[in-house]
Amino acid sequence: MKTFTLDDLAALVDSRAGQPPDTSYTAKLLADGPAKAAKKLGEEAVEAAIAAVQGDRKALTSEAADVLYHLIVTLKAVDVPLADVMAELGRRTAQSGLAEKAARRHT
Ligand SMILES: N=c1c2ncn([C@@H]3O[C@H](COP(=O)(O)OP(=O)(O)OP(=O)(O)O)[C@@H](O)[C@H]3O)c2ncn1[C@@H]1O[C@H](COP(=O)(O)O)[C@@H](O)[C@H]1O
Repeated sequence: MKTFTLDDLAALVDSRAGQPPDTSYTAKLLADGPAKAAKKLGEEAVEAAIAAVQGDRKALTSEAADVLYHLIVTLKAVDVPLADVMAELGRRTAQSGLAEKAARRHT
């Protein structure tokens, strides 16, 4: 089976935009607006963090999937392309996180 990617998920989310809300959970979230998607993202992130602290690997795997799905929906709701996020991550590979943190202290 082909590996499922975040690009695949973003394409799926794109395909649901504008569909009738009673036919798709994604369409319903998008119809409800960015605040609803962002609220769900926050809830799922907290649930993932709790699973991580508890060392519950199975729950963390499931909650992490929820976080990524709701992040992609939130990006769509605010019209931020996933490609822009990936480009930002790509730019950050130019320096280590520690170097970036140290540089921030001097600005
Ligand atoms: N990956 C996901 C995904 N992850 C989580 N969820 C939904 O996110 C919701 C989160 O669970 P909660 O219990 O917190 O939510 P809830 O109480 O049902 O929701 P609210 O009433 O709070 O909004 C559940 O309804 C999950 O089904 C997802 N819904 C859809 N997808 C993907 O999107 C595709 C398209 O789905 P539809 O848009 O429904 O066609 C699916 O085939 C999946 O690939």
